[in-house]
Amino acid sequence: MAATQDYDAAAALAVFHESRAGVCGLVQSGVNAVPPIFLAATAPSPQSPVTTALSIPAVDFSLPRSDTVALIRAAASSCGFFHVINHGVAAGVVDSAVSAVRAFHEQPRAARSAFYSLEPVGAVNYSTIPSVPQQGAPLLPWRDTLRVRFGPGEPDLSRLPAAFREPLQEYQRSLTGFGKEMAGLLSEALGVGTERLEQAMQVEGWLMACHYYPPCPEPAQVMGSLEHTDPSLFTVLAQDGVGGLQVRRDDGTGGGREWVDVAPVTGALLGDVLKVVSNDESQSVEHRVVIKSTQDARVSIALFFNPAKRDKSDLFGPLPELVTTEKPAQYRSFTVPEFMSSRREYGHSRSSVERFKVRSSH
Ligand SMILES: O=C(O)CCC(=O)C(=O)O
Ligand SMILES: [Fe+2]
Repeated sequence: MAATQDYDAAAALAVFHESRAGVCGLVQSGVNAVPPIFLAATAPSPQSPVTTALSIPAVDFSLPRSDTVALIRAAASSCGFFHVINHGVAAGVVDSAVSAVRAFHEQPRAARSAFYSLEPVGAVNYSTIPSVPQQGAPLLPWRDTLRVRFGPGEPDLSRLPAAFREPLQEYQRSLTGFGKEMAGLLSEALGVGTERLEQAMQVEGWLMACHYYPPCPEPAQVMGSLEHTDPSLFTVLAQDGVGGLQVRRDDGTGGGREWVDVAPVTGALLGDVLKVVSNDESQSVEHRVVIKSTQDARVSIALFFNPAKRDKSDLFGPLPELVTTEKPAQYRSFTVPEFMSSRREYGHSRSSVERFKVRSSH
């Protein structure tokens, strides 16, 4: 019985990917019920209680540097997420990039399907990225993604028509300085000197995930993105006004961790690599995306700032300065390829980084 169900799901999945038109293609073809490959097998209500009482930190980058550092330190140790105020990237540049992403996903299906590939080879590819199989979780998110690799090195983006490529390139270029600034401020927040993270990591492994969350006839039945942490050092997230991102944070009273709706403005998500090198001084934020609308598609752009050092000999672990007798190294060292393959195998939840934890002997 289970085998038959598995077979059916596998066949349905294959048909879906062969359409090369993404979730957007389904919606364009007029589906009015969610196909089973998008449904969770067990039914924990994905949009279950969300509190709006907990606030999300905001960091103003135009404050005196020591104030910005203090705000980042507080946000990093508590939440792992903050809104970014005065990031210095022109609003027009962000808006043009968001519009270009919308235009890519809404172009005629034959044009976008030329980019459809489940293998993230090359610098540009488009697909509905399947979830890592997890018991009870849906096989697919209600989301299509255009992935553009900007570094390390100078990838060839010429396959992408100029109308999409240029606004995305301009946005990425505008964020290069901001990324360096963030790495410096995070370093200072950790008390290890401005250049330390950049020296250790070479934060030039830019990957841009340009997401499109189509409207859904039954939004409460699907997930735009399952709960996960990002593998990056940090991620900058731009989005349109639709909303749907939620982060999990402590309620501050020891009462547990709750999902909090995030206002749709630019934010920074701190990732697992930072959690490891900071020896747990910085938290990686658990987050997910719910679908809010039966009418409006949501667009977001996640720019992951990853280490460019990714050879087999490039080991990452807690920075020695942050390891003390009172706080020994919490993680063993590992390479970026090792970390990525562990995520592919075991999923993207918080536990993927926990696998590298050093177990205390007492
Ligand atoms: O679309 C969003 O708001 C979040 C995307 C995200 O979490 C990711 O790309 O890792
Ligand atoms: Fe994420």
